[in-house]
Amino acid sequence: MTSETPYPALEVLDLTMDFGGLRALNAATLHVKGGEIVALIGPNGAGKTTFFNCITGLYHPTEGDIFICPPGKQRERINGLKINAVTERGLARTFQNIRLFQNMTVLENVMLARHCRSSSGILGAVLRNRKTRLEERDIVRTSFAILEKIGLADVVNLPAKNLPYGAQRRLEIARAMATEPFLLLLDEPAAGMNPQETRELEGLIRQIRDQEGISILLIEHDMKLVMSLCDRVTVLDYGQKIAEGTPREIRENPVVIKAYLGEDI
Ligand SMILES: Nc1ncnc2c1ncn2[C@@H]1O[C@H](COP(=O)(O)OP(=O)(O)OP(=O)(O)O)[C@@H](O)[C@H]1O
Repeated sequence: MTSETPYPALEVLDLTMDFGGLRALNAATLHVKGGEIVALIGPNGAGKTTFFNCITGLYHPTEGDIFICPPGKQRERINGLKINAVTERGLARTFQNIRLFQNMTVLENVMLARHCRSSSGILGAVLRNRKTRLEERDIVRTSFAILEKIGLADVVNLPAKNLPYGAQRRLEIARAMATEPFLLLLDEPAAGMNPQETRELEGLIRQIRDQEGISILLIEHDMKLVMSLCDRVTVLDYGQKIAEGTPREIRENPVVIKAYLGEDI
C-alpha cells in the first residue's frame, strides 16, 4: 500500500476546460488518496476523457489547479507541464482506443515504454557503450518482470496484433506500468471485454493497487465493475461534478439516477 502523505496522491481543483464556446469541464473537483481506486463516471460527453487529457498534459486547462503528491515527495502543481514531464513525475495512462505498436512483439512494446526511464539518450544508443548495454539489459529484465506480473509472460515474443482483445488491453496496462507510476489513469479499461476478461481485469487492477501500491483513477461505463472494484466514485455531468461517494451512496443518489435517466446504470 502507498505510504501515507498529508496530501492526496492527486488533487484536482475547479478544473475548467473550454473548447471555443463549449465548456467541456466546469470547475470540476476530484481527489485520489494514496492507495485508493477511484472511478470517474458520467453519461456520454460528460467530460471524463477531457478531464484525463488535462491531468496528463495533453490539454492545458482554461482554469483550475492540478496537484500531485507522490509517496515520499513534495506536493507539486503540474498545470501546464508537457506530457513527458507528467509521465516522469509518475502519472501513467491508458487510452479509450487501444494504442499499441501492433507489429512489434509484446516485450518490445513494454521495452519502448520503459525507455522513458533510461538515461543513456540517443548518443548512447548510437555508440552502444557499456552503460547503454547494461541499461538495455536492465530494460529487458524489468519489462519481462512487468509482463510476468500482468500475466503475459508466455506470449512475450508474439506480435501484439496476435493477442486476443483482453490481452491487448492488459498489454496497454503493462506499458503504463513500465513508466513506474504512483498513479495509474485507466480510460475505459473494460471496454469491449467479455465478462470473463472483465473479471480478470478486476483482479489485475486490485493486484496492481495491493501489490505495487499504485493508486488508480479509472473512467468506466461498466457499472458492475465500478461498484465492485472502487473505493469511491466521482460523477460528472455536463462537465460538472454532481456527486461523490462510496459505490453504494452513488447507486442510491437521486441526482445521479436522474443524470443517467435513459441509460443503464
Ligand atoms: N478536442 C476537442 N475539441 C472540441 N471539443 C471537444 C474536444 N474534446 C472533447 N470535446 C467535447 O467536450 C465534451 C466532453 O467530451 P469527452 O470526450 O471528455 O466526454 P466523455 O465523458 O469522455 O464522453 P464518453 O463517455 O462518450 O467517452 C464533448 O461535448 C466533446 O464533444
